[in-house]
Amino acid sequence: MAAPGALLVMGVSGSGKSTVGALLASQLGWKFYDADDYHPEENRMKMGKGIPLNDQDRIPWLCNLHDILLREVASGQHVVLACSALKKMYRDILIRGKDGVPRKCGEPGKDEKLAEVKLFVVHLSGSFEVISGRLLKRKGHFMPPELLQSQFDTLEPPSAPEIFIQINVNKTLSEITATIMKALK
Ligand SMILES: Nc1ncnc2c1ncn2[C@@H]1O[C@H](COP(=O)(O)OP(=O)(O)O)[C@@H](O)[C@H]1O
Ligand SMILES: O=C(O)[C@H](O)[C@@H](O)[C@H](O)[C@H](O)COP(=O)(O)O
Repeated sequence: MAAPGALLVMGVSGSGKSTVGALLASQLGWKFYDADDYHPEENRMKMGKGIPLNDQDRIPWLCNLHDILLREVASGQHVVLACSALKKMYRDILIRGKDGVPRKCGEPGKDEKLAEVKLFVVHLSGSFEVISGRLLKRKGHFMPPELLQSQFDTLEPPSAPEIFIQINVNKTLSEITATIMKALK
């Protein structure tokens, strides 16, 4: 396939988004964004206390990420974004902004002619057992493993007409990145 403007690596917490996303971006020579770095302090504190985020918490965060993607893609920059993007609606916001209207989320009415982001989705999927095992071993991260069940409950795996591939997290990192590189050709 022709290279998309942006490649989203999505999945529940601990599925490997940050690890795979960073590796892939360096292999492709694309810019890497980790959506975790863009959570407002309130969201981090909420998750840190073991409370799952809701739509209201996530929408402004996703809008900000949409604006970043649009700006990068409009300037010709290819981007890898690691982001949970658990629901179809969240991925739609990354592509089109909040109301499905191709404009800047924070500035209604401005830049209305901007195109939507062409997004290729990589879903890292795996069993609760494998992923919780990895989260329990991961150190120094604000996301508590207890929130994993709510992530699975919220997850809406991508489906047509979304442009996506799904890869099992049981594969090695090099198998995962090789599969993605092949899909991009
Ligand atoms: N394919 C893989 N095989 C083995 N370990 C992995 C794999 N992908 C990620 N990990 C490990 O699992 C943990 C969670 O990965 P991470 O990238 O932080 O996930 P996420 O960003 O989705 O929360 C990390 O300790 C990482 O090193
Ligand atoms: O939408 C959400 O609930 C959060 O984005 C969540 O899915 C994300 O996973 C956290 O930011 C923790 O970060 P890790 O995914 O790196 O564990």
